[in-house]
Amino acid sequence: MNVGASKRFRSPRAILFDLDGTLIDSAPDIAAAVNELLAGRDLPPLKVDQVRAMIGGGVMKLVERAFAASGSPLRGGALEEANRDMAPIYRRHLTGLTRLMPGVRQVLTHFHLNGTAMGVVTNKPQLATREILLHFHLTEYLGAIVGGDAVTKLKPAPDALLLALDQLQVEPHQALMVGDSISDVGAARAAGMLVALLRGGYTQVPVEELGADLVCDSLLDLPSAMQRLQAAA
Ligand SMILES: O=C(O)COP(=O)(O)O
Ligand SMILES: [Mg+2]
Repeated sequence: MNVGASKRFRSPRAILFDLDGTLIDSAPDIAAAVNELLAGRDLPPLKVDQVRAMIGGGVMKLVERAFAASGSPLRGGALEEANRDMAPIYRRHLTGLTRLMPGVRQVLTHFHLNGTAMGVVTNKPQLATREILLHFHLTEYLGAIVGGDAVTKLKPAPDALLLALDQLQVEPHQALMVGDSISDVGAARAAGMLVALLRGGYTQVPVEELGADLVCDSLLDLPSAMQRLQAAA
């Protein structure tokens, strides 16, 4: 990282968090929904580990990847129909098996107390996102919640990040994106934001190889890692 970027870590005015694989471990619920969708078409279930690797590109991508992995790839109208069928199924699997990632409440409280504005920016649909965040009592920390259907282009496009920053009234160069995948890095770069990635999320490519400004073992390490960068700047 260059010195300019280190200095910008000194006190980001806002932090935007990705959801799946960053704040929550939702793969078991998403796999349950995918398997219900596949079962409805007489297709065999996928393993949670397989489904975990399909998360991060939005629901349509997930459905496309799931049918391809089950040996019955879908395209065009058939894919759109399966995507439509997925919506009510997914709404029944939002929180039953989903857990917060380690340290979420502690770290959000830390940033809340030091006056950092926070938002969530995810490729998951808006209503599902809000319901999950309400379930875990996280909405009180968040000044912006932007789901994939709130904008025309999903991450790695910058649209959702810029909308969230607009709602928080913070400029991109004063803000940090925290995520788990290549979509988060691409979106942050396109928005002009710094980006930190967490290990242990949903990514096919090791996070060290994605060109983030900072890589942490978990969310719990983020505040101290940011302080170390500030000290070095
Ligand atoms: O792909 C999704 O639906 C959501 O994934 P994200 O929260 O990591 O953006
Ligand atoms: Mg993610």
